[in-house]
Amino acid sequence: MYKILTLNNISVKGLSRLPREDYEITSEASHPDAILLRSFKMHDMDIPESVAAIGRAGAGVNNIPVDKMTQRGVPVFNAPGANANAVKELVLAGLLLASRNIYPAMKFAASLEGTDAEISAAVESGKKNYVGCELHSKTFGVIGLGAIGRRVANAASALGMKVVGYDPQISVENAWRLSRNVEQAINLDHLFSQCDAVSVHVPLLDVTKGLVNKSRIESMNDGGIIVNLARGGICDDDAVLAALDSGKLSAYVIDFPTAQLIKHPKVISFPHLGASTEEAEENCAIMVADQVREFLEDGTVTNSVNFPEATMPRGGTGCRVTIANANVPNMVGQISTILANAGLNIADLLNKSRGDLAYTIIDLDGNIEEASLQALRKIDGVLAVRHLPNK
Ligand SMILES: NC(=O)c1ccc[n+]([C@@H]2O[C@H](COP(=O)([O-])OP(=O)(O)OC[C@H]3O[C@@H](n4cnc5c(N)ncnc54)[C@H](O)[C@@H]3O)[C@@H](O)[C@H]2O)c1
Ligand SMILES: O=C(O)CC[C@@H](O)C(=O)O
Repeated sequence: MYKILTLNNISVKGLSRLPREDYEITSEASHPDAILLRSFKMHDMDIPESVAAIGRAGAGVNNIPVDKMTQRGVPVFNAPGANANAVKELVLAGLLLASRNIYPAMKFAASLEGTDAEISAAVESGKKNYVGCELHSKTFGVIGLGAIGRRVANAASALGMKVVGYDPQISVENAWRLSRNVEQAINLDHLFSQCDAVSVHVPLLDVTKGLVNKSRIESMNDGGIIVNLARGGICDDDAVLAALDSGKLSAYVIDFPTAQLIKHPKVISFPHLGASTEEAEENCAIMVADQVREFLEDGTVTNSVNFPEATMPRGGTGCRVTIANANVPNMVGQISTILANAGLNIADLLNKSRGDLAYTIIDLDGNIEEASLQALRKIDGVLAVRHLPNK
């Protein structure tokens, strides 16, 4: 029986991919085999040694100590693209809310009192305070053209915006799927200097902290809009607030409100709602539950942020052993020597690496004894060894 610890609400459709006869799913397990979570901040958590995998039902993994897990030989999985359409739609909503003053206008309309004739008169005289501007023909910068950014760029282009994108590490797949109307900015300064609105879609990393800063905002067209549904910290909030006060910016759309931001009348705050659609929650949960299950049962690695992709059909007449280790010479040699000394024949072997980490899947003709597993664990540089009996 595998124990799965959940740290957030995970869609039932995802959890149903883990059959109850083999999986116990609980929010309180003390020795879980795997953890499933969304935005729970794991950095200060004492992660049990029993944990063999972590599944993030979403895109961003800044709430997970990925490096620490890599050093323990534990893969962290996420759900790339599974919530991208939901975020794209909220970005468009944010742009429209900002450009058409929809929220204050709605508050005004809701505040009206009197007869129908009086309300109608107040509407016609009050609406001049909420005149907006159209998105069509405005220049829109999209930073990060990954699963979300490229969808946002394409959708904005379809609305008639002139779209400028920046992503020096764009994947081939996202480049293929990007509208040919999206122009490429040479660098971030080049992007900001031509834009009426900018939306960020990059992960929160040391290099992306404060990416939207004072000088870049100052170079934008007057009355600009910043949209940040990526992560708090990517924009320098002090610089954004100063620009809202001066009129340089007209609105800041943010999915990560802070005490400072929510007080400002030109800040449009959402409660981390980007991925909160039934569809996105289900997509993420299904994707990550399948990936964690395949890893627990077969050692297969799909969509890990710290492990190489690794898939090998089951072979051999015995069990499967998986080994995560430092990516240094002679590891496979030492592993096969231990198996040979135990009289075990290797039926199939897959060895993949990613940066400093290597991962090996070995199918054996025969079953491995605990003593040999211990010998594998003692090899200098081995981080994790798992024994997966034949199904
Ligand atoms: N508000 C929400 O609910 C919500 C939901 C999903 C994702 N997110 C956030 O959005 C981020 C992006 O999600 P995604 O699914 O598009 O991820 P993704 O990995 O598909 O795309 C990220 C893109 O950013 C690019 N990038 C990285 N550093 C960059 C830099 N310095 N300059 C320009 N481009 C850079 C990458 O090359 C990649 O193409 C996530 O990391 C997460 O923080 C928020
Ligand atoms: O789980 C959520 O609701 C948010 C997920 C989002 O922040 C992500 O990075 O995918």
